[in-house]
Amino acid sequence: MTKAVIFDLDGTLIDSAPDIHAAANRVMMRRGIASFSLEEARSFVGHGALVFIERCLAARGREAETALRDQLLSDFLALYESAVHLTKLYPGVATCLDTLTKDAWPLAICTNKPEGPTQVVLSHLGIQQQFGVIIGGDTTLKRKPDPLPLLETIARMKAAQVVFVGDSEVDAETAQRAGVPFALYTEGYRETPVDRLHHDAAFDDFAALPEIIKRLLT
Ligand SMILES: O=C(O)COP(=O)(O)O
Ligand SMILES: [Mg+2]
Repeated sequence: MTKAVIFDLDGTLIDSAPDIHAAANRVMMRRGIASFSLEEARSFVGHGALVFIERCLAARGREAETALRDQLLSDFLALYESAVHLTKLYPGVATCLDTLTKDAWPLAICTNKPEGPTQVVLSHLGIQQQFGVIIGGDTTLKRKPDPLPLLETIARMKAAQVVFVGDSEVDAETAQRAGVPFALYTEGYRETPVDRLHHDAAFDDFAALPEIIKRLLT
């Protein structure tokens, strides 16, 4: 019976908000829209690129402008694959992934980031080969918190039992709706207090994750 580990990406394995922020401000500036702070941009991440742009526009009171939204989205997506230079792995991630791989856990990614930029940033950080399956926000017909992308990840891994590791409200809901145990990384982009968010385990240091996975997958 195959047991596997599935990771969210933004705010879980990588701190990508600085790149998303910089790319967003470049496209906003071109259209004469006032720029965003890093904290604002980070708070808009989680539901994929379209919702990110919609949230930017809503923050400027321009959510009704759908043609502008479409232009901004297409400008943003054009920059997204090269937006990797400010992105870093969270502390302990590389060692943790090596440990899990050494322990023969199959690993996968289930993110709302589009698949193209996901592949590019994983390869830029040298960890792409660790993941047998990579599902992005545009890989299936739905995005998290719909359970479909997580269930598709599980199906492609042919896994009987998995743990999902994520940082956000979206991930907690996705895990719950898919009926999958959830490990919450508390140092990502979450806004809800930890005790108000569904989780089976919580951790703030990746050194703790291999033991948590063993416990949740017995
Ligand atoms: O790109 C996003 O909006 C969120 O990506 P995540 O699912 O990896 O957190
Ligand atoms: Mg995330």
